[in-house]
Amino acid sequence: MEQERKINHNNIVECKNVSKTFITPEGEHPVVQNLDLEARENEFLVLFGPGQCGKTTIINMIAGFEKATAGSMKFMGKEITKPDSSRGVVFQSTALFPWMTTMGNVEYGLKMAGVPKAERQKRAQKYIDLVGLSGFEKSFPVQLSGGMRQRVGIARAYCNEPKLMLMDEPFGALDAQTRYLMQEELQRIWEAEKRTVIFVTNNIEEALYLADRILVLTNCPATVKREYKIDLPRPRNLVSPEFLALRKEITSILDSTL
Ligand SMILES: Nc1ncnc2c1ncn2[C@@H]1O[C@H](COP(=O)(O)OP(=O)(O)OP(=O)(O)O)[C@@H](O)[C@H]1O
Repeated sequence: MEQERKINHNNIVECKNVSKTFITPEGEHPVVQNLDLEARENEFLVLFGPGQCGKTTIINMIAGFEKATAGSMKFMGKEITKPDSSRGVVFQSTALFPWMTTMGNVEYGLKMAGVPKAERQKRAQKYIDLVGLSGFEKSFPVQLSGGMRQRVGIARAYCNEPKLMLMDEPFGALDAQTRYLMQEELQRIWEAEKRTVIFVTNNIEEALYLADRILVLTNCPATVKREYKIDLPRPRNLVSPEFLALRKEITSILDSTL
C-alpha cells in the first residue's frame, strides 16, 4: 500500500483507458482509443507518432482544452476538467501578442495573476535570460526570427512556473538548422529548470535527443504501441552506434503501425 502511494505521488499525469471520438458530419471519428499514459515527476516524456495520428488531441485533453469521450485523465491526482496555469502549453506556432514586447509577452500570465510589476519583471527576466533572449526584452515579435519567437513562447510558458509543460511539435515550423539548435537549447533549459515535460514530435532524432521515455503511438486512433526508456547519456551524440540503433528500431516500429 505504501509502495503504491509513493508511485502514485510521482505520477504527475495519469491517463487510464482514454478514448476520444469526434462527431463529424461524416459520422463518428475515433481519434484516441484506450490510451494509458503516465508522466512522472521531472520526466521528459515524448509522444512519437505518425502525422495525424491524434497527438495534438492527446495534448489538448491533458491541457484541458478537450474532454475525453471515455476514461480517466488525472493531473496531480485530480481529474482534468479545464485548462489551468499549472499546465503550460507551447504549440508549433506560438501565438504571441504582436503589440507586446518580449518582456510584455513573457510577463503576461503573471500580470493577469496580479503579481506586482517589480516581481513579475524579475521573474520574466530570469526566463528571458534562460532561453537566451537577453537584450531582446524590448523587441516586438515581428522583429524576431521564428526560432526567437518560439523561445519567447517557451519563456512565457516557463514564467508561470507550471508543474507540467506540454509541447506540441514546438520546433516543427523551424528550418533544420534552427531546429537542432532549439533542441540543444531545450535540453539545456530542462536541465536547468527541471519540469515534467510531455513533448510531441514525429521526428525520431528529436525524440531520441530529448526523451527519458518515448511512447510510440499507433496510427489514428492513437494508442500506445510500444514504450522505450532512453538511458543514453546527455547531451546525446546523434551519431553514436547506440543512438543510431535505437533510431532504426523505433522507426521500424512506427512504420509497422502505418
Ligand atoms: N475538433 C475536431 N473535430 C473533428 N476531427 C478532429 C478534430 N480535431 C482533430 N480531428 C481529427 O483527428 C485526427 C488527429 O488529429 P491530431 O491533430 O490530433 O493529430 P496529430 O497527430 O497531432 O497530427 P499532426 O501530426 O498533423 O500534428 C485528424 O484526422 C483530425 O482531422
